[in-house]
Amino acid sequence: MGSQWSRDKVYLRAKHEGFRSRASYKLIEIQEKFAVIRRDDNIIDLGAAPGSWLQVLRTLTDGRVLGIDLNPIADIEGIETLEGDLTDPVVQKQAKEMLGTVCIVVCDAAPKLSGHKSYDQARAIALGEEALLFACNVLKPGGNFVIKSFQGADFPELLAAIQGQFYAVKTYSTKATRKGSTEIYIIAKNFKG
Ligand SMILES: C[S@@+](CC[C@H](N)C(=O)[O-])C[C@H]1O[C@@H](n2cnc3c(N)ncnc32)[C@H](O)[C@@H]1O
Repeated sequence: MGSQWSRDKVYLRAKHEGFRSRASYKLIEIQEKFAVIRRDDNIIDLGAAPGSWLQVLRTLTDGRVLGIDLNPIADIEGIETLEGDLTDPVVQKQAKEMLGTVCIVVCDAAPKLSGHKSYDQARAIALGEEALLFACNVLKPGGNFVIKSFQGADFPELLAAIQGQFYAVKTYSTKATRKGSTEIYIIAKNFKG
């Protein structure tokens, strides 16, 4: 009951502060701890709907910010959006045509859950691998990548793949993550290119 109460409090705080979802606090926390984003960075946000990370990103950089999602994202001033699948090469090409190479890719994408834990975890890792390919395709050398993942059987493989592409990689469970969740963020800095 205690955790339900605190979940509701976080949700209400997000609404009160004008964020579209509680996910906003996860990105704020990651930025405070790891200083991933700099003032002039151009940024691509994968799996960006409904848009609370985009709202936070708009306050963190004066650069261009592009949000991509399967679902439409309601307008946010100063934010560009693309409706499509991050695994689709056409979408990746469009994103590159719009912004060129960028300094930051963030990814909070998650597939729809089926309820079968190991199947869902495998799909989430597969999506993470696709997001890594996307990031490697659009990042400048020295760029940073933040991605949500889920701990489980295939997680070490994804982590190792990211470690192969970036000089500094850490994992972090945010305080805003629900208790008991396997959700974990990978903070990858300094893309080898
Ligand atoms: C947890 S939500 C993201 C919340 C977002 N960070 C925010 O702050 O509003 C996960 C999103 O990933 C998106 N998604 C899942 N698979 C995707 C894919 N293949 N391509 C693009 N978006 C995807 C879903 O549509 C969903 O909107």
